[in-house]
Amino acid sequence: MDSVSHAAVISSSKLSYGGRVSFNKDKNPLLRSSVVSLRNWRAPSRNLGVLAAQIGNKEIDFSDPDWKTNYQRDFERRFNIPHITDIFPDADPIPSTFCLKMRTPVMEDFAGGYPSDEEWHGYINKNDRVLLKVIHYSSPTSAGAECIDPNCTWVEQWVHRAGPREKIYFKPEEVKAAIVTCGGLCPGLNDVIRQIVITLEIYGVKKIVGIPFGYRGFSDEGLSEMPLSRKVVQNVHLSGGSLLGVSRGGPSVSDIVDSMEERGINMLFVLGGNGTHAGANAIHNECRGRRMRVAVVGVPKTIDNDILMMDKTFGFDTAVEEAQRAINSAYIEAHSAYHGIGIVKLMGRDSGFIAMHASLASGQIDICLIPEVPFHLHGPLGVLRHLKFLIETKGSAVLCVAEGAGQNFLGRTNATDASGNTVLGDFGVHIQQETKKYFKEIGVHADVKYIDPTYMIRACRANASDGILCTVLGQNAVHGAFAGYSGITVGICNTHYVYFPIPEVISYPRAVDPNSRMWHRCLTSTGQPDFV
Ligand SMILES: Nc1ncnc2c1ncn2[C@@H]1O[C@H](COP(=O)(O)OP(=O)(O)OP(=O)(O)O)[C@@H](O)[C@H]1O
Ligand SMILES: O=P(O)(O)OC[C@H]1O[C@](O)(CO)[C@@H](O)[C@@H]1O
Ligand SMILES: [Mg+2]
Repeated sequence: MDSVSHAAVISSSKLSYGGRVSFNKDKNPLLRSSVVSLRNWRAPSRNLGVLAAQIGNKEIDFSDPDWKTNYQRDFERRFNIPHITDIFPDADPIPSTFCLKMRTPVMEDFAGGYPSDEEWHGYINKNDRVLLKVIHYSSPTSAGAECIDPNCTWVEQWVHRAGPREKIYFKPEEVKAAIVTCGGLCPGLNDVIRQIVITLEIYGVKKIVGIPFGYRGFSDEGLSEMPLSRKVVQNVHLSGGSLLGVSRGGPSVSDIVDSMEERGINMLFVLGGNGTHAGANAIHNECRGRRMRVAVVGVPKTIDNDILMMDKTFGFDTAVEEAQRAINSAYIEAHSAYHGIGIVKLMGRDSGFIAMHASLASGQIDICLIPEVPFHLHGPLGVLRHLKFLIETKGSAVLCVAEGAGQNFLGRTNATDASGNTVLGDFGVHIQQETKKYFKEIGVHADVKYIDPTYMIRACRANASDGILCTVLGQNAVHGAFAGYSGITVGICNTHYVYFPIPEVISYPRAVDPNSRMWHRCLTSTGQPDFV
C-alpha cells in the first residue's frame, strides 16, 4: 500500500507561537510561534474555553481587556536586542567613527579625537523600529492568516531597525574582529565577508581576521587565522564559495570562547544557518558568563531560506535564478523526447522555498513537490497517475522536487552529518526510478531524464539582487557590533533592515505555509491537483 508523504501536524492541543508560521504546518512540536493560523485555531483546553490560548510559555486569556497590551509588552521583551550595557552598565559610548564624509578614515590613533560630525544626521536612532507584520487579516480563514486571537485583532509588532548609530561602544583601535563561515556553502558568502571587512575599515579597525573552515578553525591544529583587509577581499565576491572555507561540526562552545580569549577577539561575525546561529548565541552567552566585552553578530546564510521572520536570506534568489537553467534543460529534454518526463531536484532540507519559487519563476513545471505538502506517489490520486494523464494529454511533463520531499518513501538511514543534521535519502533518484517502473508496468513508453543541479547551484556567485542584500547585511552586522549589540542577527523585514535577537529566528526552521498565497499561486501555475 502506498504511504503518504506527510507534513507533520502538531498533535498537541496547545497553541504555541513565535513566528509567522501557521499552526498546522510545522514539523517541530516545540515551536514557539507568536502567531497562530486561525484556520486551525482551537481552544487549547476546555478549561480555557474559546477565549484563551497557550502562547509559548504563557497563557493568554482573550477576555482580559489588557491581553493585547500584555502581548505587545511581552513581544517587545522577546525582541529586545542584547546590549553590552546589560552586563557593563557603566560602559561609556563614544561618538561614532563611521563617517561617510571621509573618504579615508583617520587611522592615526584618533589623536585629534573621533571624526564624528554632530550636524550630520545619517545615523539610525536606537529607538527606530520596523513593523514586522503588515497585513491586517480580518478573518482567520483568509489565506495565510496569522492571527493571535479568534477575532484576528490587529496587533502591532515592532522590531529594531538596523544601521549605524551615533554612539559606539568599541574603540576601533582596540578591536580585533574575526569572521567565520559555517555550515554548507551559499551564494553570497564572499560578498558578506567583503562588506564586513570594508565597513570595519571605515570605522578604523586594523585587526581583522578570518577563521578558516568554520568553527573548526578555532581549534584544529594547523588552521591559522587569515589576515583580512580591503585589499585582500576586493574581488572575492566575483566567485562563489567562501574565501575562508566552511565546515560542519567542530569544537565545543567553551573551547571556541577560550580560543577567542587567547586571540583577543572582541568582535565576532558569524555567517551561517540555524546551527551556526545556535552556536553564535551560545558563544554570546558564554562570553557574557565570563564577563567578556565582546560583540557576537550573526548574518543568516541559508540557501534554503529557512530562517524565521525574514523576507528572504541571501543566496536564495541566486539559487532560484540558477535553478532556471536546470528546469529549462529538463523542459527541453522532456519536450524533445517522445513521452518525455524531466525531473529536477533542488535543495531544501526542511523547506520547499527554492522548489516553489523556481517552479513559479520558470512556468515550465507541471508538478512541484515540497516537504511541507503531503502526497501519494501511487494510487488513483498519486503523482504517477497524474504523470500518466500529462503524458496522455500534453505528451510530456516536468517535475520539480525539493530534496526534503517524500522522505517517508525512503528507508531511514539514521545517519547524521558532523553537525548532527539528519542525512536525507535521495528522493530525486527514488521518484525517477518509481516513474520508470510505473510506466513500464502500465506498458506506456516514457523517457525519463533526471537532473540534480544542487551543488552546482550552491557554488554559484551571488546574483545582483543577492549582491545588494549581502552588502547591506554585511554593513549592518558591523554597525550592530559597534553599537554594542551582541547575540543578534541581521535581516530584511518588509523591505527594511532589522536586528533580531538570535533565538527568535532559529527556534524552528521556517517552512512554506501550504495555506499561503504563494503556495496557492504555485498550484495555480503548475495546475497540479492534490495528491492525497
Ligand atoms: N545547537 C548548537 N549549538 C552550538 N553549535 C551548534 C549547534 N548546532 C550546530 N552548531 C554548530 O554550527 C555549525 C554549523 O551547523 P550546521 O552544520 O547545522 O549548519 P547551519 O548553520 O545550519 O547551515 P546550513 O543551512 O548550511 O545547514 C557547526 O559547526 C555545528 O557544530
Ligand atoms: O552536503 P552538505 O554540505 O551537507 O549540504 C547539504 C545541505 O545543505 C543545504 O544546502 C543547506 O545549506 C541543504 O539544502 C542541504 O541539505
Ligand atoms: Mg541548518
